[in-house]
Amino acid sequence: MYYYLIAAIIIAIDQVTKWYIVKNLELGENITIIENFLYITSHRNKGAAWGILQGQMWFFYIVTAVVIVGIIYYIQKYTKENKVMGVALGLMLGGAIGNFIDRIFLKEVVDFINTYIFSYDFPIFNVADSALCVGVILLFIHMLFFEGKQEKEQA
Ligand SMILES: CCC[C@@H]1OC(=O)[C@@H](C)C[C@H](C)CCCCC(=O)CCC[C@@H](CC)/C=C/C=C(\COC)CC[C@@H](O)[C@@H](O)C[C@H](O)CNC1=O
Repeated sequence: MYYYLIAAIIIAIDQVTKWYIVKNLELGENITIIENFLYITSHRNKGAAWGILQGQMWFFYIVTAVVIVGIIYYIQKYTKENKVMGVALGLMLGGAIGNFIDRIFLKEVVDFINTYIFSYDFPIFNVADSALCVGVILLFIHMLFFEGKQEKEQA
């Protein structure tokens, strides 16, 4: 069950980075890492991705709780043989809990990774969001490729 260890590491990195940003940067303060590509900007988001549903904390608590329970159920049930699935779920679990902690204690999420992807000002995000996205992408790759392979083997 070391997938929970992956989640715990993500939560630790997420919370430490957020704590550092809150402690050392003014809101809106900007640090250039790579000109025109990567900045550290202290930002807060009371909503979800792209700032949707601002302030709807109860909705976020319920959805996040469902997401967390669902991931734990899948880890218990499906990751005996699927390592890729386990890593993906571990990443998503860590990300979901990381943002959950912010929403419970701060009533908003601390964001600081500000990238300009192909000069599009992508929404400012954090380590928890990155882990969630990597986990979601890994899960899709696993379902697309590995499921098909298993079916062929069983066929
Ligand atoms: C990553 C999910 C967002 C994360 O969901 C969570 O916490 C989960 C566990 C709980 C939510 C209440 C439920 C999911 C809502 C789904 C959603 O929103 C559509 C997602 C699309 C996604 C494809 C996977 C794109 C990516 C976006 C971004 C991430 O780019 C790396 C931009 C992040 C910035 O807007 C940043 O301000 C967000 C802020 O940090 C709060 N974060 C959240 O709400």
